[in-house]
Amino acid sequence: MTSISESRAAAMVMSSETVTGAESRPGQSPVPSAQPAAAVAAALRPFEPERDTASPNRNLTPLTTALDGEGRLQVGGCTLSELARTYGTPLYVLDEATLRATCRAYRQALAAAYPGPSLALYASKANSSLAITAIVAEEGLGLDAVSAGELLTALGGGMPSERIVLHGNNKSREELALAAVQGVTVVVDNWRDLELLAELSPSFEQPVRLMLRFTPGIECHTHEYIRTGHLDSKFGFDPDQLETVLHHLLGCPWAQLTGLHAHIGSQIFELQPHRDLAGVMADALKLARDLGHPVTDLNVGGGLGIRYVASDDPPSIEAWVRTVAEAVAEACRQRSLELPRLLCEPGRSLVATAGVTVYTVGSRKEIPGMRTYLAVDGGMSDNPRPITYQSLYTALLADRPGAEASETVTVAGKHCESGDVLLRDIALPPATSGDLLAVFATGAYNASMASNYNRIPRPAAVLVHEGLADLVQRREQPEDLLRYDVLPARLTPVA
Ligand SMILES: Cc1ncc(COP(=O)(O)O)c(C=O)c1O
Ligand SMILES: N[C@@H](CCCC[NH3+])C(=O)O
Repeated sequence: MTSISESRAAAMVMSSETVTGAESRPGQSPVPSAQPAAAVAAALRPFEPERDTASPNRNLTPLTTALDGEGRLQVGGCTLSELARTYGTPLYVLDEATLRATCRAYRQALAAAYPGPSLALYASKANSSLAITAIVAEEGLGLDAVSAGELLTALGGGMPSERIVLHGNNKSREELALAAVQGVTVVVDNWRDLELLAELSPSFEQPVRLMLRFTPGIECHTHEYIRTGHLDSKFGFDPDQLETVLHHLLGCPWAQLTGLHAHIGSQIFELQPHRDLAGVMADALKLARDLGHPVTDLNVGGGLGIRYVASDDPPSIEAWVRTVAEAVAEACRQRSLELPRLLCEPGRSLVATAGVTVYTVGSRKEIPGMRTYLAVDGGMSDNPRPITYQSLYTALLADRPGAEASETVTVAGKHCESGDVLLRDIALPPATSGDLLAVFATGAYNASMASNYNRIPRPAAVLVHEGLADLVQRREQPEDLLRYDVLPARLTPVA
């Protein structure tokens, strides 16, 4: 867990910063335009020992995190408690500057480290929305979708179809038809994909672009639920089948094999597995080209980890990209292969740190000699990661980040589930009903994995930038949850 006493010290320094006001809109605070960046960075240092503006994934908080004139937490120039007042809680807050900075970090690192063409594709499973798509598209990235829903969101958000790939280990006929009609590249995961595509092929106006996904047989250290590169995985062709599939595709005139894909897992801090992957993929590339497939793309997946708690120390985007790029270039050189276009698919490292969730504290239960529970107005339905992967998070009181963190509390959600705990045994200032809690690094795999467990509506999401806040996802209402229920006439209560 983060040392809150350290963050408190930082907060105290930051609260003395002067905040000069530009115009404000309802629910927003003045833009802290005169806040000296160096002073803020210095003030944050104890909280974020290695604050890294070039690689947001190495920080706990969004790049624009600051304190307003009253010592309250601000992100994107907006005071979190003001946002909570305007939009309610739980509230997902997404910092545009941090998201754009990560997009640029990937692009710049690829351009600097890889001698051939390259493209980073945003793995939209991390957080799929029209607004995020629009930003990512504008920043020149592509996108990885895994369902018709993510694909439609990508297209609706303005992502050019030639920069989209469709993944999935059990794609439906409809999903494949949509991809083909839209000119999206299909990442073939298994024989069923090929059967369905062959059935659909008479309707294709031109050959559909395909990538072939295989399991590279590479293990990495991350939670077993988010490992995908090992042989016992549901994703992709077994490497032993690769040659057979490649032969098969030579007889499919409706298909144009453009690339190969592998992904080893998520929230990975090691670089060596990515280095090893390059060799395995270069072998596959050689095999494909030797068989006559003019494969141009090598897609190495995503997986770079982020800092959730102070003790996490992930590699920078630059280091990850350089490792991958150099390993691919070297593996190709050793095999005398012309350089492919290098694709990667970052999800978490692109969007997680940009996100903060704001909750309102409700009930408080003190069990003498045991534990104090603070319950918030969300929980496992808006952030299922702690209950699913025992993930750790960092939190501060939104309006009193500088107060003395004199209590150890466990932050629980409001669901009927004992395991619905968001943060266990964290140090916080004494908090009571009505206080606002900001949980950091929730931009990835929170909104996108949210559920309606206990029929709790999903939170709203706002995009913040330079003092402006835009609603990008409306809050679900309890009535919305009844929209798909059907009460058969024979069960309808008689009035
Ligand atoms: C195929 C594929 N690509 C990309 C990603 C994104 O991974 P991450 O969010 O760890 O960057 C995933 C998720 O693990 C994935 O399954
Ligand atoms: N959902 C996982 C990551 C899985 C990535 C998709 N293959 C998480 O929250 O960490």
